Amino acid sequence: KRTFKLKLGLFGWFLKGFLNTRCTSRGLVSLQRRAHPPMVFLKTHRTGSSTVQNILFRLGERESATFAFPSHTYFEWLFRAAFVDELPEGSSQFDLLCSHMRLDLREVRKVMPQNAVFITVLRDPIKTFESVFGYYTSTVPAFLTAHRAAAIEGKSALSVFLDSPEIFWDPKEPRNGLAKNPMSFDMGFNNQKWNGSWPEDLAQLEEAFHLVMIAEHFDESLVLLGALLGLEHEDLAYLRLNVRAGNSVTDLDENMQAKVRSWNVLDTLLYDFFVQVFWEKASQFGMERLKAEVERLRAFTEDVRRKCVSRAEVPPGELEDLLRPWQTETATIVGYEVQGNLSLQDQGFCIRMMLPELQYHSHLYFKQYGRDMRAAPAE
Ligand SMILES: Nc1ncnc2c1ncn2[C@@H]1O[C@H](COP(=O)(O)OS(=O)(=O)O)[C@@H](OP(=O)(O)O)[C@H]1O
Repeated sequence: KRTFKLKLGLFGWFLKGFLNTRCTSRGLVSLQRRAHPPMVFLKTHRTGSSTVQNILFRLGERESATFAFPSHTYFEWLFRAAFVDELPEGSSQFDLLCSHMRLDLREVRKVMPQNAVFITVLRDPIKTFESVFGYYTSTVPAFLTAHRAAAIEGKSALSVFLDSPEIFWDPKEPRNGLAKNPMSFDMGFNNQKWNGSWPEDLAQLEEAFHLVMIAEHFDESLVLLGALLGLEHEDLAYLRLNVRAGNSVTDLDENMQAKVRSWNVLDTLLYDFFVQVFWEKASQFGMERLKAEVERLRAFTEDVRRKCVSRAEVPPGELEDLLRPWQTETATIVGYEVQGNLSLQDQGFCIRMMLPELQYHSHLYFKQYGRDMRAAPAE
């Protein structure tokens, strides 16, 4: 994914031309002053984070926000302020950081303004792990070894891994970061085993984050996000991005689910804790009000989808380069086809909503720096 990000820079000019339309369907002038506080979105792995990121990319682009782009998002490393490219000329601060990173709060605070709002998203740990395993099978050594063993035995890679994960998992191998408790890993915690600092780490995280979205309550999360940032339904309308095709998903029976849960017990604690925090925030907002807002958001989003999408769940081979999501060796990621009869302005809006992460990132980077992404320093 990293290497592809760099290569994608070559498409910069192409994307610039294609997306040289306004990013709202309301016809707002693109060089609008920012109306929202600076924001950090910790992009966790396989949790629906690309969908949230797309909402923030659109918002930031519309408001001419200055993005903090970590020049290399080696997910095995804790975030460092030095990873972020320099402030572009004419900007006095970064407004948005919404990339994958392994969180180090102190380092993030060196880059982002004091008043930055912190957001992230968590997903049911069983679904997250199944998705992380299926998507990263060939890049996480522990998964790859299990995958090879399973091929010999003619079994499912995930079930072979779950039967005896410790055989495949070398905790000293840095590329195994996502192999156990991947969400805790993204949060910068010790994800390998419980230690005494966990409750304190969790409390610190709760204090730092203004909102931890929950993928299972995605629309409710968006309503709370909208209230936090003063966003309209148009800002929050979305398409589910980075979705695996049905045949790339492994069904887990109860036995396998229990094994996933026990292998990822820290993620379960993390998730359960923030689900509770989420419902506390929801009840402060008002449950009836939340329900009504969710219904309105869903109705609005449905209209936008009808207007923008001519075909959903499109296999990668049938998508043009601009709209084809990044594929991995073991997972097929489906995408969208845009309606054909749209005005130029609506086309700009709709394409942005279905634009995969890497293409959108490349477009924004080029727009901000007038050049392609810099190559990561040699490892
Ligand atoms: N709105 C919403 N609600 C719930 N779930 C959603 C949503 N949008 C995307 N998804 C699912 O999230 C998975 C992709 O997550 P990410 O985009 O975070 O993946 S990545 O780490 O950036 O590759 C991927 O999960 P799997 O399909 O199970 O792999 C998506 O289907």
